[in-house]
Parts: sequence; C-alpha cells; structure tokens
Amino acid sequence: MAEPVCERLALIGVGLIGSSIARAAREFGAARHIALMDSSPSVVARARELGLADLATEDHAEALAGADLVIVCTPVGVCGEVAQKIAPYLPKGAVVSDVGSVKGAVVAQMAPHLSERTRFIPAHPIAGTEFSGPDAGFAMLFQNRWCILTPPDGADASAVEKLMAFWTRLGAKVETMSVAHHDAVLALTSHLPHLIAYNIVGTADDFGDETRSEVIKFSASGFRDFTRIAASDPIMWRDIFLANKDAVLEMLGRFNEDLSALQRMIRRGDGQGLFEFFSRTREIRRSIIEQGQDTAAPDFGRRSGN
Ligand SMILES: NC(=O)c1ccc[n+]([C@@H]2O[C@H](COP(=O)([O-])OP(=O)(O)OC[C@H]3O[C@@H](n4cnc5c(N)ncnc54)[C@H](O)[C@@H]3O)[C@@H](O)[C@H]2O)c1
Ligand SMILES: O=C(O)C(=O)C[C@]1(C(=O)O)C=C[C@@H](O)C=C1
Repeated sequence: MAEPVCERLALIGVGLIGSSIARAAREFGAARHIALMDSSPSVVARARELGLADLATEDHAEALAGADLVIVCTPVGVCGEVAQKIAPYLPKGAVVSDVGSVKGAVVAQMAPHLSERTRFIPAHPIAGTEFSGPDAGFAMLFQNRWCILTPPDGADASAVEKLMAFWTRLGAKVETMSVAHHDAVLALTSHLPHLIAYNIVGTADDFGDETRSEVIKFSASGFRDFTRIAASDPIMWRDIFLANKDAVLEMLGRFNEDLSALQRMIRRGDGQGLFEFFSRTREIRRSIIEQGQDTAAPDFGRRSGN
C-alpha cells in the first residue's frame, strides 16, 4: 500500500462523518495513527468497542498530541467552541480542517481561534446519509463523491495539497471554490431539498392519525424518498439552516416563485406549460446519471470496510 498521507490524524466528533473518515483512513492507509475525540462519553465508549482507531478519548490534549492533520467533524453550531478548545493543543504546522455543510459561518466561527501556527483549510465532503452516530459510518462513504475545499486567499499550498491527497486517498473527487460560492450552491442542491422534505412530511403529519396511517401504508412511492431525507439529524439540520440563513432564504424565494408558476399552470389547465417544465427537469436527471453521479442505491457500499 502507498505511504500514508499523514502521520497522526485527529478527528474531533465521531458521528457518521468522523467515524466514516476513521474507517476509510484505516481501510485505505491514509494515516499512520488515528486518534478520535468526542465530548460524549457514550460515543467514545462505542468508538472503542468498535475499534475505530488507535485511540478514542474525551481529552483534547491526548487526541491532538503530535497530530499533523486535525479534522473537526462536529455539528456546525459548535465549530467555534471546538476551535477554541483545541487551539491550545494544536501542534505547530498542523493542518486543521472541518467537514461542515456550511462554510461561511464555520470559517467565521473557527478562524479567529486558529493562530498562524496552524494552517486552516475548510472542507465539505458531499456524502452522507440520514443516519448519525459512530455506528452509522462506513469506509466506502466517500467513494466517487465530491469533497469541496474552500482554502482562504493565500493559503499554504502544501497544506491544500495534503488535504487534497487525504480526501483523494479516501476515494473522493476534490474541487476547490470560494466559501460564498459553496454556500450558494449547497443552499440549492442540499439545504433546500432537505427543507422541502421536512416540510412535506410535516404537512402529511399535520393531517392527523388517519392520513398518517395511510402515509405509512402507501409510502412505497415518491413520498418515501422524502421521509428518508426528513429523518436526517435534527441538530445537524437546525444548525445548517441557521448558519446558511441568507443563501437558503434567497433560494427559497426563487423556489416559491417557480412553485407559484406551476400552481398557475395547473389552475389554468396549461398542459403544454407543465409538459415543457417536466421535460426540462427530466433532462437534469438524465445528465446526473450520465455523469455517473447517481448513488441512489440505498446500500451503496455501506457494509464494506465496517
Ligand atoms: N450527515 C451528513 O450527511 C453529512 C454530510 C457531510 C457533512 N456533514 C457535516 O458533518 C458534521 C458532522 O455530521 P454527522 O452527521 O457526522 O453528525 P453526528 O451527529 O453523527 O456526529 C456528531 C458528533 O459530534 C459530537 N460532538 C458534538 N459536540 C461536540 C463537541 N463540542 N466536541 C466534540 N464532539 C462533539 C457528537 O457527540 C457526535 O458524536 C456536521 O457539521 C455536518 O454538517 C454531514
Ligand atoms: O444522502 C443524504 O442523505 C444526504 O443528505 C447527504 C448530503 C446531501 O444533501 O447530499 C447532506 C448534507 C451534507 O452536507 C452532504 C450531503
């Protein structure tokens, strides 16, 4: 196997993403030593039981000792607090990164705590599931999925290269972009779809017991896909919507306009308009599949490497 990309990897937060990184780093030999830190004693105990890493601890200093790559994998809302806590223990020259689904707010929260001694390169793997916690992770999660890096202006090139090499080793395709562009794109491709799913499932739930039982009974349809997304972690998604408020509200405004246009076509019996609209959206689905981006199969690689 090729040489590890880093000597000592430290992961802060051992949920779906942190534990998947640990599993993948081990599976693909990306780190010589892996240390995990989580603030929850039960998560640390579970990480030990699962044998996810060389070390699992609640102690920042212990996890960060000698680390040359540190990745914060906690919910977005606590990233600033975590940066403040880890700062005193970060070895000089360490590359610090994160996996947060929002970049602007995370950078604003974390950067002030991270001194010149460390090199902060934010990142976001576009891969996940509706499950959380250390049991939910799997080594193949990042295979053929994008990981977006948002290096600040003047970022140390060797730090960016190291992080790129790390994610590439885990199976991801890496691209860089600005923080603002990331947050606008993800507001549309990830955050808005989650909001729509939460809303439609909530609407069905508001109808009461009879409809709820019919929903369960007949949900082998499009609605079922919404319920999967609407089962995503409430803390994670609360934090995402609060952190990417402006971009989400902008996309929601456009979405509402388009929805009103569809509503008008239905009311007016504009079959041609509806047909043209749906034909255009069908093309988007086709091009996603042509680019090999469709990973809809629910158990895609999940077991392998666990
Ligand atoms: N789940 C996804 O689909 C997905 C995909 C890409 C990126 N992300 C991002 O990854 C991050 C983690 O998401 P996840 O799905 O792994 O969440 P998760 O809920 O599975 O895990 C989060 C872990 O962080 C720990 N934690 C919370 N506060 C902490 C603190 N102050 N110090 C140390 N540990 C702390 C929790 O105990 C938990 O074990 C989030 O920022 C999310 O936006 C998630
Ligand atoms: O597949 C899913 O369940 C996801 O929600 C993954 C998903 C996404 O929206 O694509 C969710 C949030 C992340 O920041 C990245 C990936």
